[in-house]
Amino acid sequence: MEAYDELLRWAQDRGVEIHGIAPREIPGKGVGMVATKPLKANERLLHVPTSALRSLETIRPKVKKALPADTRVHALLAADLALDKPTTKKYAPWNAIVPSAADLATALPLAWSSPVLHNYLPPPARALLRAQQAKFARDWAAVSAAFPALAPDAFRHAWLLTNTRTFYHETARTARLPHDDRMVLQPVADLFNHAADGGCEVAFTPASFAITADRAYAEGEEVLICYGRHSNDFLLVEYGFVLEQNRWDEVGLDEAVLPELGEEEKRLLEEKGFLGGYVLDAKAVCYRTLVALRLLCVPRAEWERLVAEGEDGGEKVQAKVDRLLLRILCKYRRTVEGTIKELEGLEDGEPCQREILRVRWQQIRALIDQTIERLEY
Ligand SMILES: C[S@@+](CC[C@H](N)C(=O)[O-])C[C@H]1O[C@@H](n2cnc3c(N)ncnc32)[C@H](O)[C@@H]1O
Repeated sequence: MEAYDELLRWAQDRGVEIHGIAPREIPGKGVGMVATKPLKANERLLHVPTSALRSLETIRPKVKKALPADTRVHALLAADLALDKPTTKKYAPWNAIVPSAADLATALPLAWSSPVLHNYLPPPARALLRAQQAKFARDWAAVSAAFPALAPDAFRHAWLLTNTRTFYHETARTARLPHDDRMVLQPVADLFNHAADGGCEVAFTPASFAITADRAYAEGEEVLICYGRHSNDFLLVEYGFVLEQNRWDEVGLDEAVLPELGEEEKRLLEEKGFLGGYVLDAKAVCYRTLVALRLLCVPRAEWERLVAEGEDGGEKVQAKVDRLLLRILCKYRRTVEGTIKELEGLEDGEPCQREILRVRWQQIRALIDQTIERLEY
């Protein structure tokens, strides 16, 4: 962990304050932050002055000037990172500890060498990946036009580092940017891993960032923050991992529900703003799914009234909807089961990539099973 000691010294020289925590290897998560002494709730663990952030303000002028004015901050940060020459590396201690290009290419679907595996991502993850690919292609087009000698893999590495290690930060200047482009890199704060539940408080002002203990921690316990209320499909595409327990997890149901709808039903749902985006979580199916299924259970005029008045139609309609949902879920479960079987026989990609997909589909199956059990009860 010598490189990490060097990173902490370098950060402290730049005004970063670190109390009672230190980086340690965490099985299955790379490195994370661990309490080095018993910590009390509300104890300040990390304080990072804005001057120690890597942001729009720190991008070298020659990088900024070479790129079009509307280039996204994500692309600017990535270009600045990728063009950082070994001899002039201001950020050498940070560069020494971040995941390698090979590590990121293994973990993150965008960089998986076998596109066959992309077909095995659950549909919501596939949609997220398509959006990510479009952003990456746009950023790379701008950067490669300005810096033709830059290797695509070097840019992709820097782009993925930026994607997985930035924090939201709003200043007078970034407030003018689109919400998801108000990003900064925080060497040291980027060592905290993610928790779906709880996690330390992360607060910022234009002058600094602070991370504060949300509760007491025992010495040696990992200290986490929450990256956001993300489903496992989101975590997989954006960060390259899935959580075993994730209260924000959900299963996309478009693949199960849309084939049940005729063209006229789809048109009606589209007209009312309820076509697609159907999900199931650990507790229930979403309101959008119920609206779509009600259309298959009641006459059209009655359905229109229910939608207009935000009503559920009472117990009788609910019982019909439940029966229909049960049939749809049992059918979709067989599709999920088939996907898991196919994955088990597949040889494309790397074993760990096939494994994370298999685990993800098993989680989906478990959430579907929970609902089936509830509906059958
Ligand atoms: C901001 S970095 C956190 C530090 C990182 N673990 C490291 O070794 O540098 C985010 C990355 O950490 C890993 N990570 C974060 N939280 C995790 C978790 N709960 N389980 C597994 N991996 C996690 C993922 O690889 C993610 O892309």
